[in-house]
Amino acid sequence: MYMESVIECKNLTHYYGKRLIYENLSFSVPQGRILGLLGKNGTGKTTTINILSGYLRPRSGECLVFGENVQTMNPARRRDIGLLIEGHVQYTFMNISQIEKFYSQFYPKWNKDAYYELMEKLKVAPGQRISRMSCGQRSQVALGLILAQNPELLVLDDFSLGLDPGYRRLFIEYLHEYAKAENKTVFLTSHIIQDMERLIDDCIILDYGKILIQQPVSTLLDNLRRFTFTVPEGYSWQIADDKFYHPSLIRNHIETYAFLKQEDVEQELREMQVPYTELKCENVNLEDAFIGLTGKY
Ligand SMILES: Nc1ncnc2c1ncn2[C@@H]1O[C@H](COP(=O)(O)OP(=O)(O)OP(=O)(O)O)[C@@H](O)[C@H]1O
Repeated sequence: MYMESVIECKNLTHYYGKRLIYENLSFSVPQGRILGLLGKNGTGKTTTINILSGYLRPRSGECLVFGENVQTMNPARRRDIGLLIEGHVQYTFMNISQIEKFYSQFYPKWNKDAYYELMEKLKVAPGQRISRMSCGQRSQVALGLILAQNPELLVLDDFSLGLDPGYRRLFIEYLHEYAKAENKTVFLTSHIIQDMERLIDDCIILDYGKILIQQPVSTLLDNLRRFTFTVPEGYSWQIADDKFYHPSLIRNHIETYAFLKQEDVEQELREMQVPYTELKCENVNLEDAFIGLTGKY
């Protein structure tokens, strides 16, 4: 059985035309885990989601879902993948109950209650067409339909698009409870990293062309720290050391991130003969970690 990894991508390389997006990307997602794919604009998150949904064929490498190649997966098995592409709902001429009835025919494990529980929280009249709903309300309908589909794997691209903070929080709590209680596997992207921090077990941080890091969020936050220190006016820090991520100098203050303890940083600075004072070490949240590892721009 496939049970170890629900998703397994091996050596994915993708180009659009001649433009390389990434090379030899490999990762796996174990059953029951919630994994967030984080990356700046244009690093290839949607591309990865399209590959692992079977919509896009990578230039090379393969992607297995439930142990089967997604490109050749049979449609009955594909029903176990719940896919949300940027809050998109089709058939917007239908209302909430019409669309529920429509989709229920395609999915044998359909769970109408999961859908209506979420819909009850939407402030819309039962007969209102989806085309007349706000963008955030439509996203909620799309999310509700995916929960009702009751798939083993949920793939959510930019799931928070258009949702206000209240609905986002509601959805995150709802999804977290649901995924853990039902042992679902979730692969998602969002630019709202505070949401990710509340929801995900593991993260992949994608940089242009490659994966920077894949690890449990708790491991990342236990080990990555922000360091700030003061240097003499006019001092310029040339570091030839890849232990320090994105050092930035503003006036005479340096800020950098490293997977090191304070004493190790002190030793590194002494070895590099940096005339530092006022070294400060801080723990970070996921947003700081993301910015620290990928840089501010
Ligand atoms: N169909 C396409 N043809 C050509 N280039 C494309 C196509 N789709 C995406 N790209 C390019 O590939 C790169 C990765 O795009 P992708 O949409 O996967 O990024 P993303 O990480 O999801 O970005 P964002 O955070 O902005 O949603 C971008 O530079 C984009 O311009």
